[in-house]
Amino acid sequence: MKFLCQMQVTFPESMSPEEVAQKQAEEKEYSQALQRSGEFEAIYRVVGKYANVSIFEVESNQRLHEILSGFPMFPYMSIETTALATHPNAI
Ligand SMILES: O=C(O)C[C@H]1C=CC(=O)O1
Repeated sequence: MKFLCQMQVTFPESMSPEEVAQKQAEEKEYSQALQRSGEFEAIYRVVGKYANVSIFEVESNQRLHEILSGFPMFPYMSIETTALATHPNAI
């Protein structure tokens, strides 16, 4: 099952630069492990925003929820998820 996820990150102003840097390092490790596993197919930065557009290939809605809620930055992200199907005109 393929999904498009749009994630917007907002850290609280009370977080120190060191705490933000720590979260970003944890996020990178978690994210890259998923990309290596094949479940996280692509991630793009949205120009001009602390946001991304990502593509996941997972076995179930439950698995996608596990992945998303496992992101170290999950408490600071707003996520919109769209289920994708093959387009009949795709070549
Ligand atoms: O857009 C971000 O920086 C947050 C984030 C979510 C997954 C990932 O690798 O980074």
